[in-house]
Amino acid sequence: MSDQAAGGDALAGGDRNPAEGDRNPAEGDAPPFVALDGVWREFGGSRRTPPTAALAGVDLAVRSGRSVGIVGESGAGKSTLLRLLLGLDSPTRGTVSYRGAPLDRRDRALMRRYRREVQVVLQDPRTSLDPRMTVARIVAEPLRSLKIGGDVSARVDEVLGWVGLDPDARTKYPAQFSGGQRQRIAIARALAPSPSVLVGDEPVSALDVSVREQVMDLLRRLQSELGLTLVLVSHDMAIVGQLCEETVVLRGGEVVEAGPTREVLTRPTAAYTRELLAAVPTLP
Ligand SMILES: Nc1ncnc2c1ncn2[C@@H]1O[C@H](COP(=O)(O)OP(=O)(O)OP(=O)(O)O)[C@@H](O)[C@H]1O
Repeated sequence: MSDQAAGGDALAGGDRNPAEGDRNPAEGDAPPFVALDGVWREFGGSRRTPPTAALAGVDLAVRSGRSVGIVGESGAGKSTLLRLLLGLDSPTRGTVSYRGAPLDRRDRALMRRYRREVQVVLQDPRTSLDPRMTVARIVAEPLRSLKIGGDVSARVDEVLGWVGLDPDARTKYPAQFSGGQRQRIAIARALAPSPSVLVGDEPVSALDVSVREQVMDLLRRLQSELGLTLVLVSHDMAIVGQLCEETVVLRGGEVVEAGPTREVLTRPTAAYTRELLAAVPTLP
């Protein structure tokens, strides 16, 4: 992995400062991997109607090696934030920075580097994996699209091993696997180009509860063993609570609370966070 595990707080907006004790001195003063400063994303609007703000002044910093969960209900702005984090969209106001410099989407070389470093796992492997492609082709696809050379076949075997799939999976098709195994294939594909950051868009929400635990264990293990940075977007506080060191609560396009997960879970400052927590049957 190009980014080794380092500490530091995944500071986000809101009114809580992550505890200094969470800092790892190894992180030093390195800029966050990705940071949003006063980010707005507005849609539509005309002379008569104001635009809709999907994000309204969001500050967020994702530090290398950390795990950050972004939680919110439907319409909170999670998908909009995710598109910005993936470099698929630009803010209408404010800045997105990548390792301390503005992420300029017109800079093709920069965006190629960024896309190699940031890979995504989507919610539903039934739709995110092409049913006509073998597992080997699926997993190798980002290597091809990002023009990463080397021994592609060996790399496919290696990442399949990391997610607990045998090499004989290579010649099979997604339909020949269970839901959990398909999500493992999607994770292997995301790992193929050696990303620094794995972004999960509800990566376990579509899975059965028993399988969900196994895939969550896998994500946890990958994060610690590969030194990955994990950004998890979810409506489910319990999932974020189990996987992420830092939690950011989004509501109506604004960060209403942010800080170390254990503090957000045990001592929420925002009434909205308390409402979200009350809806979770058993907290981690
Ligand atoms: N392309 C768009 N055009 C107009 N409005 C949009 C667009 N994308 C998002 N919005 C609006 O921005 C707000 C936030 O949407 P977003 O999809 O980011 O929320 P979300 O938290 O991901 O919700 P969900 O969990 O339902 O996907 C919503 O009010 C939505 O209608």
